[in-house]
Amino acid sequence: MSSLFYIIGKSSTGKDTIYKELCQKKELNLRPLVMYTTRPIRDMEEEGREYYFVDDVTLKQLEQTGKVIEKRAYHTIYGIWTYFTVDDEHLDLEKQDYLAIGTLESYEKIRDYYGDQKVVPLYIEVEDGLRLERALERERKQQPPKYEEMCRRFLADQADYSEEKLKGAGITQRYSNEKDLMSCVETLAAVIREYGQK
Ligand SMILES: Nc1ncnc2c1ncn2[C@@H]1O[C@H](COP(=O)(O)OP(=O)(O)OP(=O)(O)O)[C@@H](O)[C@H]1O
Repeated sequence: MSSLFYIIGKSSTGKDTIYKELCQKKELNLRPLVMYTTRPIRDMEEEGREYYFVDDVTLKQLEQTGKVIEKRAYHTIYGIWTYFTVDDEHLDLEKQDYLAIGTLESYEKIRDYYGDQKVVPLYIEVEDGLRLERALERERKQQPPKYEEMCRRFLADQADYSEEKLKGAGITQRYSNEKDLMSCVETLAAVIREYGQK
């Protein structure tokens, strides 16, 4: 049975990094489910790799065609950034495993859309102090660094991923990315292989 493996976790827990590593493991045969966003592209990002970067007009057009499965808007200091998943026919969950990154809220919507037999949450966790250090280190490399937005996200995460919300979403399994990246990646790869044998 094929699955959609859905990576979630607070900001700077390593979701993007883990996603790229898992995609590179050819034997896992995971196809990326690329979400859409209206936020500006960051240095080092590529159109269609991390996200499809679109404007608000395109989002509205997609919504009018009924193709938006879930969307989430963030009120940032730069304006509203919307992240959303589109039923754009790249997705055939009968034949193929997929890997995606999203939020707890988008996970619940996608799980409700495709069913909990099909959607497997991979919740990544890093201790807050270490996570903030990693976020700051990453932000310093951006031109220009957006420290206010980084802080806003850090605080918003505490509410978005409260213990109550995790419980409500049925998240029971947690995967730590506090130590070396590859041990976390290997743990997740083992989980994915196990599902492939079901
Ligand atoms: N195991 C690890 N050890 C040290 N640094 C790590 C580890 N995993 C990821 N990082 C670093 O932490 C930073 C945050 O990682 P990444 O951008 O992948 O997080 P993210 O969860 O996708 O963040 P966001 O949700 O904010 O986009 C990056 O600079 C990345 O290189």
